[in-house]
Amino acid sequence: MTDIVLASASPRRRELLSYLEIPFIVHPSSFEENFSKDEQPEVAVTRLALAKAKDVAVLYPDKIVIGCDTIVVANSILGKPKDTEEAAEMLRRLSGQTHAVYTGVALVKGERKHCFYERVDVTFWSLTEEQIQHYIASGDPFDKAGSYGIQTGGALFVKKIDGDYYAVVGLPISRLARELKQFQSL
Ligand SMILES: Cc1cn([C@H]2C[C@H](O)[C@@H](COP(=O)(O)OP(=O)(O)OP(=O)(O)O)O2)c(=O)[nH]c1=O
Repeated sequence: MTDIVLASASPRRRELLSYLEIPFIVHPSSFEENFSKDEQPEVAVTRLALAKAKDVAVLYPDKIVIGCDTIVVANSILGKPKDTEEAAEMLRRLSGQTHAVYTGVALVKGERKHCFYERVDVTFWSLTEEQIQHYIASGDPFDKAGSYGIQTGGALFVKKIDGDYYAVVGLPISRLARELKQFQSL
C-alpha cells in the first residue's frame, strides 16, 4: 500500500520521485494547461500544479497527490513548443541570454493542500542557427518547456545555472522531500 500518487506523465518526474525510496503510483492528470497573458510566473506554476493535483486527488481522497508544472520565462512564459518553428523561435530567444525556469509543486490530500515553487536562473551560450536546427531535428525539444532539456542535448547550451538543477528537469526533489515530510506530519 502506498499513500503517494504522482499526477504526472513525465518520466523524469517519476525517476526523480523514486529517489525518495518510498512507494508511489503514477496517475497522470488530464488537465489541459493554459496560460493567462499577464499572470506572474510563480502564480502560473503553482496554479497549474494545483489544478493537476486536484484533478487526480478526487480519485484518491485518502492519498497525497503530487502535481507539478514547469515553465520557462524569457520576457513571456514559454511552455512546450507546438511545432518546429515555435521550438526554433524559443531557442533563438534563449540564445546568449539568462532566463528563469519555474517549477511549481502541489501536494493535495482531500481538502488539504500545500504549494511551493522553485526558480532557477539559466544562462545560455549564444547558439548558431545550425546548432538550433540540429537540436530540433533530434526531437528532444517537443515534450519540454522552453524547447530544451538540460539533462539531454540542451546540456550543451548551458553556460551557467543558479538554483536547483532538478527544478529545471521538472521536480525539485530535495525540497519536495522536506515539504512532503512536513505535510505528512500535520
Ligand atoms: C527546461 C526543461 C524542462 N523539462 C521538462 C519538465 C516537464 O516535464 C516539461 C514541462 O511540461 P509540464 O507541463 O510541466 O509537464 P509534463 O507535461 O511533461 O508532465 P505532467 O504535466 O503530466 O506532469 O519540460 C525538462 O525535462 N528539462 C528541462 O531542461
